[in-house]
Amino acid sequence: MIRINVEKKLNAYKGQQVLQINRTFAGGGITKIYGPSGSGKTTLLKLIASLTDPDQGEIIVNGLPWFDSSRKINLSPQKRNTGFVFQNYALFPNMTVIEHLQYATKDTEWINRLLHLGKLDTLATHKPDHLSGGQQQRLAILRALAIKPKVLLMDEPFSALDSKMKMELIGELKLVLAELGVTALIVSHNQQELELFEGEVMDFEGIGE
Ligand SMILES: Nc1ncnc2c1ncn2[C@@H]1O[C@H](COP(=O)(O)OP(=O)(O)OP(=O)(O)O)[C@@H](O)[C@H]1O
Repeated sequence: MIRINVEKKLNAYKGQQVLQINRTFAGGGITKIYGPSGSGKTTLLKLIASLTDPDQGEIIVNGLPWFDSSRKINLSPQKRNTGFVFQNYALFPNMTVIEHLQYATKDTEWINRLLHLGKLDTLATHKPDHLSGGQQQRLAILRALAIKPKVLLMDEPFSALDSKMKMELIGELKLVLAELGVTALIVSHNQQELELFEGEVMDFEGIGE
């Protein structure tokens, strides 16, 4: 379970605004997060992963404080060990597909399963600039799963995939998420895209643009 109750000042188009988030996400479940552009959805994921810090408040995950401004607790991204799928993929240009996964885990059986899941087995020795946008996006998803995270944060993870690939991938992904008992937060502009996932819906209001 993720309990988040934080405040963070953001520099929005209209000027400085305070993003307030007070929400509990069920453990081992999927939450689909929809909301307007610029409302702070990416920031919510980054706050959980410790890629940005709240100004104040607390983030408790499975009973453990990850962030608590009153007790000056702030676990590093490494200690939180979340899987993160970035909107722009954030792949390593000099690493091949398989090296991205080997960087995250030594478990070759798991790596092979992921390559198969993402239909990248035959592209294992390719670097990102030799992959299509959809293949890069699948690699970003596989890399996030490679560490077998307990918390998976996905920012528009299917935006570059055609509908057939999306359906197949989501089918496989659901099995893996259930197997790992992951608590997953998935941000998307497109509600239809996430219909195949059963889970709670969060209509993210955040800040206005
Ligand atoms: N570290 C930061 N410090 C201050 N302001 C920030 C920071 N990161 C983002 N912002 C601002 O916060 C607002 C929300 O950004 P964010 O990327 O979280 O929105 P979003 O809902 O994910 O948008 P989109 O759907 O367009 O990706 C934007 O106006 C952005 O400029």
